[in-house]
Amino acid sequence: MPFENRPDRGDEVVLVGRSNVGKSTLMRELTGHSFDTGGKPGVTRQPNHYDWAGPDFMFTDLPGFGFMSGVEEGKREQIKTDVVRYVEANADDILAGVLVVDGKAVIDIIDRHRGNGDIPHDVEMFHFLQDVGIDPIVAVNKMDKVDDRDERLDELCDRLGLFPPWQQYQETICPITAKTGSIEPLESALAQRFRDAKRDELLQFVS
Ligand SMILES: Nc1nc2c(ncn2[C@@H]2O[C@H](COP(=O)(O)OP(=O)(O)OP(=O)(O)O)[C@@H](O)[C@H]2O)c(=O)[nH]1
Ligand SMILES: [Mg+2]
Repeated sequence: MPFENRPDRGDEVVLVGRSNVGKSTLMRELTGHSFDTGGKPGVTRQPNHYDWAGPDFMFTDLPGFGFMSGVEEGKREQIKTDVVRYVEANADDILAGVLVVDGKAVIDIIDRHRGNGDIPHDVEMFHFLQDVGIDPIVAVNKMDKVDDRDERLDELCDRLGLFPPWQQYQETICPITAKTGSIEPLESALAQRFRDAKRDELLQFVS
């Protein structure tokens, strides 16, 4: 099992994404607890777990994958494999999978990889979450650096296979600025997921 020492919790929200997109910063804003963050990619090397709102729920901030200066290709691949395995192994307990992307850079990165004939990490992760039965939420972070907001978000939808305009997907596409704590769209999407999960639980109970 990759990433040993996972606390045994029933419900989990995981943050996944390329390195340096702001997962640990977002984790701080969600939990009120601070985690190591940094200007260099590759800061988080082991999951940060944080219990929240009761004994049976946690947030998990996973290590980032993709480019990291000074980290060799094999090691980067290993981190990504570990993240994928972690999500697969715990899919039943994962209430929400939050794919964090850098709103300013994501389109260029996706298009560059596509141009090389690769499947971009972000697109791959989005579909991977769906494949393991986790309806992804995309936290489009660093929106403070984005001028053409609607255009960028429409382009992102297009790259993820969602027909624009992005406003149709407010439970999925959440523009945020974690650094300043503007994460309301994500909090509201998560709250909706929790309500849905509770409803499903109750329905299971009565049926
Ligand atoms: N401009 C801006 N910068 C941000 C925002 N959120 C995070 N950052 C910065 O982005 C850098 C990376 O943040 P982290 O939270 O460490 O990113 P991470 O995704 O956890 O990175 P890894 O652990 O390496 O995968 C830091 O310098 C943050 O201050 C944001 O909303 N806007
Ligand atoms: Mg981190």
